[in-house]
Amino acid sequence: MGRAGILANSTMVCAPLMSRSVEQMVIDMQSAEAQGADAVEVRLDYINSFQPSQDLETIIRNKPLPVIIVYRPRWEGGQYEGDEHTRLEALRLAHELGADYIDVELKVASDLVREVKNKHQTGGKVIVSSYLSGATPSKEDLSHLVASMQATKADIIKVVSNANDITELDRIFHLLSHSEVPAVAYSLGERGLISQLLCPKFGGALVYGAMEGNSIPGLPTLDSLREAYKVENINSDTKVFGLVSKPVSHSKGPILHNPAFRHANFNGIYVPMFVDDLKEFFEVYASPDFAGYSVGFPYKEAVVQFCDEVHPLAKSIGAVNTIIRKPSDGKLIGYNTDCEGSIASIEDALKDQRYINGASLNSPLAGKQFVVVGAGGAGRAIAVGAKSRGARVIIFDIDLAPKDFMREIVLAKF
Ligand SMILES: O=C1C[C@@](O)(C(=O)O)C[C@@H](O)[C@@H]1O
Repeated sequence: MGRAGILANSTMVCAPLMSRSVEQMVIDMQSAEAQGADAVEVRLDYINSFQPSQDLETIIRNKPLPVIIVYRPRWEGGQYEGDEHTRLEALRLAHELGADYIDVELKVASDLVREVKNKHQTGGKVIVSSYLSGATPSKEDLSHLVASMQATKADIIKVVSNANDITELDRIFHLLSHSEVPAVAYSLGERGLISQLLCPKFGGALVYGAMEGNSIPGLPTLDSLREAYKVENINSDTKVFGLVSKPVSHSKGPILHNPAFRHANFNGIYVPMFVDDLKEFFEVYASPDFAGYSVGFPYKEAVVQFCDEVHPLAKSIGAVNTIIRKPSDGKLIGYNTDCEGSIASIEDALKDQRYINGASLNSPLAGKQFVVVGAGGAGRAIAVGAKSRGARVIIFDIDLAPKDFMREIVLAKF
């Protein structure tokens, strides 16, 4: 269920609904509430044979939550193909009937916003939106766009882009934290995900979450926003931690680390970060807000050069999977936890074999033949750990160039 108690932020979690009939829309609004939405976005352009006066009346009468009415035309990425007059009339009517918000595209906004505000004092608000077909514009271009949106007298402005790179999202965070009116801004796609998850940190008015069984490409689910990330707890002081990887969506990290932060009463969030270029990434996200990272495939070795200091074990392995930003000076310190983490769990699983012929050995791995398949960042760490426990290590890989850490390790090519 939605939110209760003292809230850390004023961001609403909103479920976009693309139901095909008004009856289904009413059912979906109820489900969205049950799944933790604070508001629903009703996409009129998806409803078959939409009858404005009758259908809007039904939707607004049955809404269990604040409702945002959207009637998106083809020219802005929606489904509506009819004439503009009919479309705008439906939005006017929605406002008049008491919709909490109507969402109007920037290109047609100025007259409509003025008109509905002068005509009906319903308390309903107007969102002026702009869908950018490509990447996120520069900070300057975005601020011009924001200025033109604010000039329409919108109550809320909304900008959506398609990020080609995670570093673009920094401009979205800048927009959210500098806008003079409440703003919604995010980027779609896997590279855009953190713009949605971190929106409450930067003061965004809405974050969108897809309902169960209704997955929308590039949107987190309502369940993940509420259960894994608990976005209602995020505020401007929340420290951001992320998994730097490519791809990244496979990781169980968010469902492991976020509950652990909460358990320790730590104000942090752990998010997947789809990174294409390590150098640019570390240059752009250099503020103390970005407090640390896990590093996954394929960057565990390449990331070493971006650390200001590297722990001796990580150095000897040649791979870093954990980075902490030192609060005192912002320096990035690289560690390798794959080595001890994996070896300790293997030892734990073998612990009954610690006693061979009554003799106690330091590690159940001592003297064992230990086979590692793959000499990437994780493989290296495990090989070094097994060797340190006295195992006889053999590494198989398709591409084996002997490296320092491999001394005394048998190498074999597939
Ligand atoms: O190997 C793994 C798994 C991981 O890459 C992940 O996908 O969550 C995170 C890394 O820190 C860790 O070393």
